[in-house]
Amino acid sequence: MPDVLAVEPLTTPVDATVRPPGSKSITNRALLCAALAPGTSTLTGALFADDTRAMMSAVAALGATVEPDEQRSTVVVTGVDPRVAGAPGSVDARQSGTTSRFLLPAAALFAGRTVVDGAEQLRARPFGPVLDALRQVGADIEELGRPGCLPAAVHGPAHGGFVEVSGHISSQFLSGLLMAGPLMDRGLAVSLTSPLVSVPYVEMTQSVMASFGAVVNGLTVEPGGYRPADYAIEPDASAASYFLGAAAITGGRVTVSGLGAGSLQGDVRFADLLERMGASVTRTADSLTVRGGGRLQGIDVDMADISDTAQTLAAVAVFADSPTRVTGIGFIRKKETDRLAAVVTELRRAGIDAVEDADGFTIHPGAPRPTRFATYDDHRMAMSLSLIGLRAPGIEIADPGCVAKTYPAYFTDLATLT
Ligand SMILES: O=C(O)C1=C[C@@H](OP(=O)(O)O)[C@@H](O)[C@H](O)C1
Ligand SMILES: C=C(OP(=O)(O)O)C(=O)O
Repeated sequence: MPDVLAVEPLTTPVDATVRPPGSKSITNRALLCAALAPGTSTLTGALFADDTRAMMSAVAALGATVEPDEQRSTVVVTGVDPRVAGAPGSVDARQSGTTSRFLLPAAALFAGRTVVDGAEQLRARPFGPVLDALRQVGADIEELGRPGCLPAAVHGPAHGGFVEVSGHISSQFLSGLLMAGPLMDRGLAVSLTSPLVSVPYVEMTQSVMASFGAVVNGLTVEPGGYRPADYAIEPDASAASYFLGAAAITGGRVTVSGLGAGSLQGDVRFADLLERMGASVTRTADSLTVRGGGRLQGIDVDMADISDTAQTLAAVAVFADSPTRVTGIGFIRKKETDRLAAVVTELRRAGIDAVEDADGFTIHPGAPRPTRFATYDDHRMAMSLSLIGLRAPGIEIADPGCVAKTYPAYFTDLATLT
């Protein structure tokens, strides 16, 4: 990957059918549930990217056998029983929020000490709520770096029972606890101490757990473990948002195959926002199509449920004919970077009137000038800002390789749009 990538504007509206790689979120849940199920599970349609490789290595460290076949997007996992296996020792979650927040509770199932760490970027993100929750269910925790941060050592086994955790910083703490619940002697009953963000991801957690035989009712998990399963993973809906956004801003058509009406991913609702802006959307059992063409109007929207698509919406909003205001997403300041500051800084660099709010941003439409966008080692900065280059000349993306976190082939796939 070059240090800087120039995006060529499209000369005709996009007209394409795409199938993005597998969902990062579903892949990492399925890998963990399979790793905790006795027997062999086969995951098809899996994502191969830095975040899911982090999870594959992590569950291998837990003692599961992981046989990846990238050509076939398949992973065969043979699970481990934490009640008889030794503690993993150490886990490197790299830059992956899901791997780290899901692994801490899983590591707490093992008798012994596991150190969970990650890249500098991950060490800057919050972990306090899950560390405190694990103490409540019987694990010993050592915070080895800054308080509430990685690296942290977990000593299990955690026995479960009643646990309180906050919901307003990240839903991943709750998802991680729920997924460890079936292996805790007492199961788990979770109570939220603050409003939950990213709600659809918790529903996804409950669904994947149930597919691997766990009994979960709301935030209560029965003891009883997992069963192995053959599990098909949907394409990634957050990744799809870039292609759907491209249809909207070029007045063209994009169909995403494999993302149907029954999708487990909240981010499919990004299409609803494009519809509110004026695009037309067709939903079938197995696909999602967006057609642009008419005028695109700005919208006022709370994106707390689907915040991974907020930067995509910011890029689309540049080409609307009235301002777009996004609220409810103050928590995305603690993702790969401060995403509110980053997206506003970069749009302003291109001459767009963008304003940062405490819990969101406002984008006023405009004509972007030729700009080299900085990407803050945030895959979603790179992918979303590239959309601007499909319409405006002279757009360059610095450090395009950062897309490897969730979508290594993104720029190759973007180049296939006609
Ligand atoms: O559970 C998950 O798979 C995810 C939950 C979301 O995080 P938060 O709950 O921290 O918002 C999302 O941003 C992330 O990309 C994946
Ligand atoms: C926030 C993200 O990832 P994670 O929290 O899993 O690192 C993302 O993919 O946008």
